[in-house]
Amino acid sequence: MIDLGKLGVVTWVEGTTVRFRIAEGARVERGMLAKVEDSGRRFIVKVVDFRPESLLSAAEVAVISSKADKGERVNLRDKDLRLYDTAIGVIVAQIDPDGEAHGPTSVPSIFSSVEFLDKDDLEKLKLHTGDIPIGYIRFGHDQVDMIVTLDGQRVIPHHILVVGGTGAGKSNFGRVFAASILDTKGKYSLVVFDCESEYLLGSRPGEMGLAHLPLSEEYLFLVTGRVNRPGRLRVELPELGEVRSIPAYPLKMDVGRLKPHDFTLTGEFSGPQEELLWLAYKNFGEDWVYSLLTADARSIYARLGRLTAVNTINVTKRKVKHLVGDGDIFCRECDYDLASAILSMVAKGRVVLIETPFASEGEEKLLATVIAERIFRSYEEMRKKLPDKWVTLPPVLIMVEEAHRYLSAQALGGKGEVRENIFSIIAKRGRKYKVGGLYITQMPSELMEAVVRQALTKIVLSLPTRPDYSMIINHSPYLDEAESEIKTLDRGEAVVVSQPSGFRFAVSIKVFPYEEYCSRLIEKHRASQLIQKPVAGEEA
Ligand SMILES: Nc1ncnc2c1ncn2[C@@H]1O[C@H](COP(=O)(O)OP(=O)(O)OP(=O)(O)O)[C@@H](O)[C@H]1O
Repeated sequence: MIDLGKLGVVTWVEGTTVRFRIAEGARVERGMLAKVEDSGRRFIVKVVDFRPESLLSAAEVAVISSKADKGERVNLRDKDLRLYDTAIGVIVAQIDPDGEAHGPTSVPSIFSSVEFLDKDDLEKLKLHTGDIPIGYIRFGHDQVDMIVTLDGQRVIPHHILVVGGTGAGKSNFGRVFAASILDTKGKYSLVVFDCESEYLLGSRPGEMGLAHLPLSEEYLFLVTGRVNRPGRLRVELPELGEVRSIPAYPLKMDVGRLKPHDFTLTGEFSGPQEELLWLAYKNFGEDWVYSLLTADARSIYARLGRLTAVNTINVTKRKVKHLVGDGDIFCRECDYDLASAILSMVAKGRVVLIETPFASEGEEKLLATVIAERIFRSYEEMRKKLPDKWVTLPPVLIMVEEAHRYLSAQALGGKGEVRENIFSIIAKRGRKYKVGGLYITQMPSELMEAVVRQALTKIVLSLPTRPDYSMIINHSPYLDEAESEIKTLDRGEAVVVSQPSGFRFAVSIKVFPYEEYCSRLIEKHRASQLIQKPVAGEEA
């Protein structure tokens, strides 16, 4: 928690950089916020680094360090005048006497006093006024009792990028974010592809998932191999002594419902291969995928009027087989219209959780493409043809884990022909239609620069490697000074930039640990139920 008191004295100001001498005994942490008061103006300063100030000669340093090494007592004359610590900070905001916070337009005088930031000042920065809570403000490694939120309406269409090394807390963030969206009760939609099956119940015994939230009975839509027909899945939660009944749909999609663009938008096919897909679709009717897969290349060649090279047919068959898999998900004559079912739930503001623990890489890619394409196209058409109806649709965010698999230069065709896929299209054009991407990756250096730039909200968890953090720093505002902090983040700690949420600087946060956050939401729900239910004996 914040101690009230003095942190130091300003010794230098240049541009928006402030250097201050750290007061004796004061604890200053990288990433913490402090305030400098000067002539009625209040400057908010974010500490980004440290530098010792030494007026000792080289000979004095040699003598003193040698003594210290031998464990001898070191008595330094006028120590506080000749050797002290300074902190380097960036002025991130200025609060006028009327209490309004804005970007800095002036600087504090030298020798102004630097002090702890109290809760009142923190509130003026309006980091807590959005509707999607994600964590607490953090000073160094200490969390402060003040929540940080994103503004969903503006953040979602402008995409979110979540980056972090192995074990940095990406999945925990994903669950927290999904829980916050669920808690908006239909204001926004989110589509999650969960290849590890860790969102519904957590990944280990003792963890919690979305099923633990009572609102999951109404606002979660589960697509899963755990059910055989559309209905509800009964989930027992012994740790809560409760049972949930969650809307569920089988993880099945009739292959006859697929169209050539479902394949081409995976970005896997060359121009001639795309032409073949369309030709097959026109000639073979609803059974076109099955015909492509089962007929031999020579007979397809003949049936398609010898318009496509046999080699192209063979390669295309192989790629289609890779994407469609062995029929577990993309089944023949099973009549499941998964994409339509999901679209109708997205239009109602649901969190759609698609569990794919046993899907192959190809099946996962095709499934994600079909669903993202259907949502994007439907939102786009709605905006163009029925704008009054489009206005009522909830903004939707499509979560893509391992985003570098879809959005790297390599995935988009390498140095040759650019092959757009549905996610690169959403990254470029989704904003207009309220369709955003939530891109999660541990390898941001692989992403296309444009994708990093266009994601206006970034959650930067611990990222140890230089190419990765450089990519983020180079393409985001406010992160120029954040390198040292990003390198020293612990798990669950993050630096957040979000212009759409009104943040004017890189905010240091501690993401809620999911289990703690989930328990809080459960308590909140129980309390709201108690208020709604009349007490026994009272008139309804
Ligand atoms: N905000 C947090 N507070 C406390 N613990 C956390 C937080 N975030 C993550 N952890 C813990 O850190 C560990 C790794 O978290 P998580 O699985 O979310 O990381 P990840 O980045 O998704 O890892 P991977 O790259 O292996 O998928 C987990 O044990 C989790 O409980």
